[in-house]
Amino acid sequence: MKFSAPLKSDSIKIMLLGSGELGKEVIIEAQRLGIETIAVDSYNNAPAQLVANKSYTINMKNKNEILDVIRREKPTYILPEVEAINIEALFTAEKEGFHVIPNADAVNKTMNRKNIREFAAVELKLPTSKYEFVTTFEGLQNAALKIGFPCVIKPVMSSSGHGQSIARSKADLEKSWELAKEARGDASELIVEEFITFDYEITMLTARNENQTAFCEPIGHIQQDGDYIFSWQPMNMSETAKKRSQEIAKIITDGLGGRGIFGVELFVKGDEVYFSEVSPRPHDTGMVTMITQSQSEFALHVRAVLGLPLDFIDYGAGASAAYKAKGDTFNPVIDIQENVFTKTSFVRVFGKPQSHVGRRMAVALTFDKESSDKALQKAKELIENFKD
Ligand SMILES: Nc1ncnc2c1ncn2[C@@H]1O[C@H](COP(=O)(O)OP(=O)(O)OP(=O)(O)O)[C@@H](O)[C@H]1O
Ligand SMILES: NCC(=O)N[C@@H]1O[C@H](COP(=O)([O-])[O-])[C@@H](O)[C@H]1O
Ligand SMILES: [Mg+2]
Repeated sequence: MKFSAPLKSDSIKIMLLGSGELGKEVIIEAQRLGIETIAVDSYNNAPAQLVANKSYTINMKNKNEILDVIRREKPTYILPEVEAINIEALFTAEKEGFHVIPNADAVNKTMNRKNIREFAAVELKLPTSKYEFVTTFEGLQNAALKIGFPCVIKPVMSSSGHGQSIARSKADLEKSWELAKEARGDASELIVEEFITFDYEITMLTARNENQTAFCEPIGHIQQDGDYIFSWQPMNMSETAKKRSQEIAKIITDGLGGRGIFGVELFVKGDEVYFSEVSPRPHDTGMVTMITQSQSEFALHVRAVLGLPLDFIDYGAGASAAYKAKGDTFNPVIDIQENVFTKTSFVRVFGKPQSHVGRRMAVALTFDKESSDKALQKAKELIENFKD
C-alpha cells in the first residue's frame, strides 16, 4: 500500500467550516497528530472553537467572508462540518487550488436533498423511497396524493430534522407546509418522500481515500422528530443486509469521491436496503465510535484526509444517548450524576455557550463487550439523570 506522504504534521493546517460537537472531536484528533487547527462558525465559543488553535466567527452563508478566512489562513485542508455553508465559496476555493474535503461537488450534492437524491436514484440507480420535489402548496398536495399517506416532507436544505414532518392525511399538509418554512436551510423547495416502514435504520460509516475504503460496523439508531437520540454499534443484521449496505455505501462514496469519512444513512426492511442520505463528514450517530473503536469516526476522518491507513480494531458493543437541553439559558450548566463515570461509561459535554430546548448539549457513551442491547439500556438509564 502506498500513502500520499509521510506525516509531516507541522506543515499541515486544517480549517473546519462549522464548529459543533462533531468538529470538536475532529480538532482534538488532528491536534493529537500535531496539526494546526482553525475553527470557523457563525457564533462565538462554538465547541470546536474551544479547542482549536485559532477561531473565526463569520457569516457562513456569505461567500466573501468564507473566502476571506480561507485566503488569509491558507489551510492545507478545508473540512465542511455543517450543511449551511455558502457553496460558491467552496467551488471558488477549489479553483484557487485549496483542498476541500471530500470535494466541493460532493459537499454541494449532499447539502441539497434534490441533488443527492437524483444522483443516488437516477444516476447511480440505488434503491430509495419514492419521491417528488415541490415548490408550491398545490404541488405538495398533488405530490402527496401521488405518493400516498403517510409521507415525509422535508425542505431540500435542512438537517437534524428541522422543518421535517410526516403527513398522515391530506388534512396534515397545511401544517407540514408551515413547518418546513422554519428550516434553517433553503425551504423554498421541498421533497415529499414515501414513508418507508423499515425494520430498522443504520448509519454505515465509510472512510475512504485514494488508497483504501474502510467500513465501521453498522450503527443502529433511533430518531425523534427527525433527530437522533440513541445509537448503538454493532447493529445486529443479516449477512445479506449488511453486505448490501456495504455495497450501497461503496457505490455512493465512490460516486462522491475524495477523502474523508461519510455517514451513509440506510433503511433496512428484511434483506432490502434503501439509501436515504449521506453526510460527507462524521455523523452524529457515529459518536458511539468514541467508545467502541480504537480509532473513532473522528480519528478516521482525520486519517482519511491525510491519506493515512484506515485500520482500527473494534473493542466490542457500545451505545450513545444524546442529552438535549430542557431550558433556554446562556452559559448552561449540565448537571451530570456520578454514575456516568464507570469502567464502561463516560460522558462528552460539548460546551455550547447557549442552550435552547431540544439543543443537543452532551452525549453519554456506554460499553458492553457482548451486547449492544445492554449498552443501549445503560445509556438510556444514564441520560435520564442529566439536567440543565
Ligand atoms: N422516507 C422516510 N421513511 C421513513 N422514515 C423516514 C423517511 N425519511 C426520514 N425518515 C426518518 O427521519 C429521520 C431523519 O430524516 P433525514 O435523515 O432525512 O433528516 P435530516 O434532517 O437530514 O437528519 P440528520 O441531519 O440528523 O441526518 C430518518 O433518520 C428516519 O428516521
Ligand atoms: N445532524 C448533524 C449534526 O449533528 N451536526 C452537528 O451539530 C452541530 C450543530 O449543533 P447546533 O444546532 O446545536 O448548533 C454541527 O456543528 C455538528 O457538529
Ligand atoms: Mg439524516
